[in-house]
Amino acid sequence: MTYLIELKDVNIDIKKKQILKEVNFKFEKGKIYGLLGPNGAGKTTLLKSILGVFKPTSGDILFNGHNIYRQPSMNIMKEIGSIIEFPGFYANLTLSENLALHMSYHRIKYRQEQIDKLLNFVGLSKQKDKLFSQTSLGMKQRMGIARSIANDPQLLLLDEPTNGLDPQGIKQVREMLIQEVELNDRTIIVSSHLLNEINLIADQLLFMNNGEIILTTENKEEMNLFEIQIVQSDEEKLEELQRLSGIEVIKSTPTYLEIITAMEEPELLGYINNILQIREIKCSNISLEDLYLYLLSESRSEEDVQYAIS
Ligand SMILES: Nc1ncnc2c1ncn2[C@@H]1O[C@H](COP(=O)(O)OP(=O)(O)OP(=O)(O)O)[C@@H](O)[C@H]1O
Repeated sequence: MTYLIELKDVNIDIKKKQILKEVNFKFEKGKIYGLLGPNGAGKTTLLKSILGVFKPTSGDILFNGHNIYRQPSMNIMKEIGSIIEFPGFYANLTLSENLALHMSYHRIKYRQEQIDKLLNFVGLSKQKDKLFSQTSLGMKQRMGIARSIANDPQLLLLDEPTNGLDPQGIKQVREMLIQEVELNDRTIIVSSHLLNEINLIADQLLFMNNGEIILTTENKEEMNLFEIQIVQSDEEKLEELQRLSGIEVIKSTPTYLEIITAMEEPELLGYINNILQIREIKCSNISLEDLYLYLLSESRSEEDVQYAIS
């Protein structure tokens, strides 16, 4: 299977500081991915690395199988629309003129009808002749979305696109993004601090902290947390366990494991009984929100959420 985007062992250092650490992930076409994490987790840096702004210090980023830094191509960049940091527009041009300028600048052939259609899609038809400087924050965000899809890209990278919007605006953006995937088969990677908001649209969630993806999950409601006492194990076996899909090892010592999964106990045991000898297993439900807080909790040392044997 060719993935739209593949991140392979991506590390990014900026000014001698490690900002992204060993990031590995494959993004499929036609899905919405939610990137979650606190301030400074590395979400924007991850989006910028896919956009071609931050070259990995080591590792590779592939777009449709092409390495975007080793085989750079304008054609790849044309396939990516983005809102990263505040979208810049010309204050003294109207919304319609701003989009026309964007199209010309990117050598996109267009007719006024297309601009009208874009403005209509983001709910700005009535404001099309307003100067950009005279629009509200919500309107500016919508203009960002209009511009990001103007060149009909395969991939949208959106950094907190609902920042500053009221609840109605947030709902509208949500609906627009779902429509973009359903009607135009785009892939969207959207970052946010807000689990509940992103949970409403994302097919898959990526939790980040300290430059690492600490958990990925498709399940959008409750997960099972397994606390497992094991007969003394070794690093190799635990690595094998971590490679199983649908299982996240969130804590491990040679005799104890914590695993998060959507699987029920018999299914999980079917996988891990082949690898480890279990003494005792306990299961409890955990909401994604509690899991997120648990992983980010300052009371837990970073080593606790590392995947290696301590
Ligand atoms: N150009 C840069 N120069 C130096 N440090 C940077 C630069 N860009 C990002 N960083 C640092 O990288 C880390 C990750 O920042 P990033 O913006 O990716 O986090 P984030 O998860 O998007 O945070 P937020 O939710 O606050 O937007 C932070 O510690 C930040 O200070």
